Order: sequence, then C-alpha cells, then structure tokens
Amino acid sequence: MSELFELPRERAEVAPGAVHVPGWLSPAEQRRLVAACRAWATGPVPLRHTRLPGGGVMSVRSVGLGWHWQPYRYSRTADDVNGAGVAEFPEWLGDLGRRAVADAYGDARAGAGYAPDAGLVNFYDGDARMGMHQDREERSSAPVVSFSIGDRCVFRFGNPQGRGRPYTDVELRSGDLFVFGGPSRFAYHGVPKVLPGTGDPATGLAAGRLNVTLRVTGLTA
Ligand SMILES: O=C(O)CCC(=O)C(=O)O
Ligand SMILES: [Fe+2]
Repeated sequence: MSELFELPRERAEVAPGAVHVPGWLSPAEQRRLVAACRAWATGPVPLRHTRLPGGGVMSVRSVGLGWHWQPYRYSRTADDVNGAGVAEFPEWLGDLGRRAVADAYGDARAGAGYAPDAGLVNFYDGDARMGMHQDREERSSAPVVSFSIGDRCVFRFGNPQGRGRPYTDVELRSGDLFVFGGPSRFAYHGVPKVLPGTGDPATGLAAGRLNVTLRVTGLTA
C-alpha cells in the first residue's frame, strides 16, 4: 500500500518512561550519523560480530564509542577484539542525546542533565536480529537513547521482570528516536526482525539497518 494511505506515526509512550518519537532525526542528521558510523566501523576497533561466552557470535555487528562493550562488561580497550582503545565519544553526539531526552520526555531539565559517555553502534544486515535482553552493564539509571537509520525493523519492548509478555512490538524506521528510562530503564527489549529493502539510500546507507544507542555508564577510569 502506498505511504499516502498510512496513518500518521505519532509519538507514543510504549511503557512508562519508554517513548517512541517517529522521524525525529532530520535527513541531514541521519546522513551525518551514517558518515560517522562508517568512520567508526573502520577502527581503532572494527565493527565486528561480538563473541558470546557460550561460543556463539551475535548476528549484529557492533562497535563502541567511549567505552567498549563485551558480554557482560564495559572496558576502555577492546580486549576481545584487537586490544585497541575505543574511539572517543564525541561531544556532538552527547548534544544530540540531550536534545533527544528533552524532546522525548518534554522535559528541558532532564535533557540538559543527560551526560552519556558510551555509544554502541549496531549494524544489522537482512538476517541479523537481537534477542531479548536488558541493558544492565551500566551503573546508572539514566535513560538509554536509541537512534535508528536505514531499514525498518520490529523493535520488541517489554518489561523489567522478564523476557516474556507483556511487550509491545514497535516498527522503528529511519530517523526514529526511542528513549527508555525511569521504570522502563531495565526493561527487556530486542529486535526480532529487520525488514530488508525498506531504507532510503539517500541516508548514505544503501542496505541494512543502523542503530546507535547512547548510555550513561556511571563508570570512571
Ligand atoms: O537495535 C536496536 O534497536 C536495539 C539495540 C540494543 O538493544 C542494544 O544495543 O542494546
Ligand atoms: Fe539493548
């Protein structure tokens, strides 16, 4: 069906403290993020499939900013990849995060006080997905900010008690913002499906889905 007949996509509070803001990133901001991710993907730590303790590898390819994430801790160096120090978390990305929190919650003060120090860049090709998990390696309950670019996906957002129901399936499209904090900060969430071929190459991403999450680690040193 043509986009013409689709309902407008509205800001929605999917769970308490979990807010979806469709089309939040401008086309220029999406292009800037894609270009930045392209550079981060090459190093100092390359975009790679994270190895899991059980021996498997994640289908998503990832790289960290500010801090390196590996199951299940943060470090400054990518000891499970090439030992290199992670790329710096840029100030402009923190600024984008502050605006995102302010807009998602309609709370300028919450936005101004948001100080993310870690970014996680995730790239999904057509077959990649992410199982239900909590973001819980952070020692802070500040919100997680998530930006999506490229192919659409089904984002499953649940509850802090466990992987199962209740959850809500949200379609995240290029430019969408999702912020989860407050009572939903430690809610389980995942990406059961990416919808290949639904992105717009004008973003600079010809195929696949890019997701960038910002976090406050609460860690020092
Ligand atoms: O790709 C997404 O939308 C979610 C990514 C995510 O949950 C994570 O990186 O922890
Ligand atoms: Fe997550």
